[in-house]
Amino acid sequence: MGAGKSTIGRLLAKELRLPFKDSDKEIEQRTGADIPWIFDVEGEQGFREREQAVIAELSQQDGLVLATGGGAVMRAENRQALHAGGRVVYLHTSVEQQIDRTSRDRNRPLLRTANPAQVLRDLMAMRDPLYREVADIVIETDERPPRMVVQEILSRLEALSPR
Ligand SMILES: Nc1ncnc2c1ncn2[C@@H]1O[C@H](COP(=O)(O)OP(=O)(O)O)[C@@H](O)[C@H]1O
Ligand SMILES: O=C(O)C1=C[C@@H](OP(=O)(O)O)[C@@H](O)[C@H](O)C1
Ligand SMILES: [Mg+2]
Repeated sequence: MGAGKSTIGRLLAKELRLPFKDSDKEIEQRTGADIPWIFDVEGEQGFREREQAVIAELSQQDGLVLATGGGAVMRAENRQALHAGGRVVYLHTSVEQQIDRTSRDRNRPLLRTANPAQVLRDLMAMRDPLYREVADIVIETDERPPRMVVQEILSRLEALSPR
């Protein structure tokens, strides 16, 4: 959360002249409800089922940039679908930057707690090894504006040998 997946995914898609999809936005469009509302009504489990279905579908489509939510990596099915579907970029961000970048909006239900910094630290400890497992490329986003991150992704993608 706050790594810049939604922001950078959109910019990257523009550079690559490809369509952009964001699994959170896709879930919101399909349900007509926002993410916090889905968490309230269906619980995190319900949200995760919807997320898995969207990722399974979109990761099979050719020629698009897909941003997932930060928790998608927790399910092995999602990791497999993403790995099989294309190149995976992990936008690495320090917890300090995550705190800063997520402090302004309230649309992340997991951070609507008394101590969001502790939640982000705990999630990072659990998730970082999984992001690294699934990623073809790891990009550092701290102290780098989105446009610079996009340029680095483009050059790192070019340097990858074809699968
Ligand atoms: N590299 C960056 N440097 C500074 N701010 C950023 C960067 N990437 C994203 N942001 C800002 O952080 C906030 C969260 O970004 P977002 O794209 O929603 O992250 P994610 O989808 O990974 O949760 C947004 O306000 C965005 O403008
Ligand atoms: O990390 C997570 O578990 C989540 C991240 C969110 O997306 P972003 O990573 O785009 O903020 C969104 O999918 C949901 O609030 C859960
Ligand atoms: Mg996002």
